[in-house]
Amino acid sequence: MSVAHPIIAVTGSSGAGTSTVKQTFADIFAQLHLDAVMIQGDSFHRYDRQSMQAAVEHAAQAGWTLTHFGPQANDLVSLESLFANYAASGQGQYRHYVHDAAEAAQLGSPVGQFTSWQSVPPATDLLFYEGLHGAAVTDLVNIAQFADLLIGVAPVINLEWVQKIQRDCLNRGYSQQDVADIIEKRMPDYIRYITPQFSRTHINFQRLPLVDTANPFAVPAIPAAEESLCVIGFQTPPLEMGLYLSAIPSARQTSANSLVVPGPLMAEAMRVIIMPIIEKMIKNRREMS
Ligand SMILES: Nc1ncnc2c1ncn2[C@@H]1O[C@H](COP(=O)(O)OP(=O)(O)OP(=O)(O)O)[C@@H](O)[C@H]1O
Ligand SMILES: O=C(CO)[C@H](O)[C@H](O)COP(=O)(O)O
Repeated sequence: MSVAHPIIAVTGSSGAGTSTVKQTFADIFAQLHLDAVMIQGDSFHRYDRQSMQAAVEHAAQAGWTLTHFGPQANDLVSLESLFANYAASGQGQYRHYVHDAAEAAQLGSPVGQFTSWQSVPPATDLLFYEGLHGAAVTDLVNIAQFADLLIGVAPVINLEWVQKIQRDCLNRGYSQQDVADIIEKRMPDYIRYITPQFSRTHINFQRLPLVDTANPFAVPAIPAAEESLCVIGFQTPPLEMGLYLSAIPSARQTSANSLVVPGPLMAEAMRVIIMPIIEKMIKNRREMS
């Protein structure tokens, strides 16, 4: 944690919606005139797409399963170094991973490969991370300890799978069977490395569908915002609960530390809850400099 160089990490599984949530944060940063360095978690994969395929086959021959959810397929030491260096000095190294043709055109590297490493620009106000391991703790690393605000994005699992299936098939060129195989292979690492993070996050946003997703492999489209609710869970009951209930239309408290909002208001609820936290972060930062 760092008053001088704060870090916000949004963590979630593949398809959960962390890239989508990034836009809500970008809007908040723009409204507050903050210069944030945006870090994409997938850029800390250890292998590009082709090398990953070879590494997966190699692991299978040796009798174990390598997946993007586990530490063996990610350079979590470099991710921890980025967080540690940024917290200490506002500096660090980052890059991007190119998932599809649109990103290839934008970033200038081929699909399935990384861009070159680059330095965090000087004098940013904060670091924003979105990806798989923002609150990860393993035998070798403790990434969670460096984040000042940890947000979990964790739709109920059927919805998460629907989102992954639709996105991977429509945007990333995979077949439905490819995606089903990946989901199945990743399950042990999902339980071991992804879900424990949601007990370290300060606030979790859990979208749940109001339409039938019982067989996620047969759902033709991602349920719309209007067809969902969002449960917002706080690590500890927030003093501001009353304020949230009055500021977010139709918000309803469901326990001491959770409330539920209509799906279309998920981004608005994030803004209401998170903007004051960021404002306080920045005020503290400015007061110390
Ligand atoms: N709140 C939401 N309402 C409707 N659709 C959503 C919502 N959040 C995400 N989606 C959709 O789900 C799909 C996956 O979302 P997104 O790309 O943000 O996931 P991700 O967590 O960044 O995945 P990955 O880490 O694999 O890149 C996208 O098609 C996105 O449009
Ligand atoms: O887990 C993922 C995202 O969090 C992706 O599956 C991983 O990044 C590999 O991407 P691609 O299939 O586009 O090479």
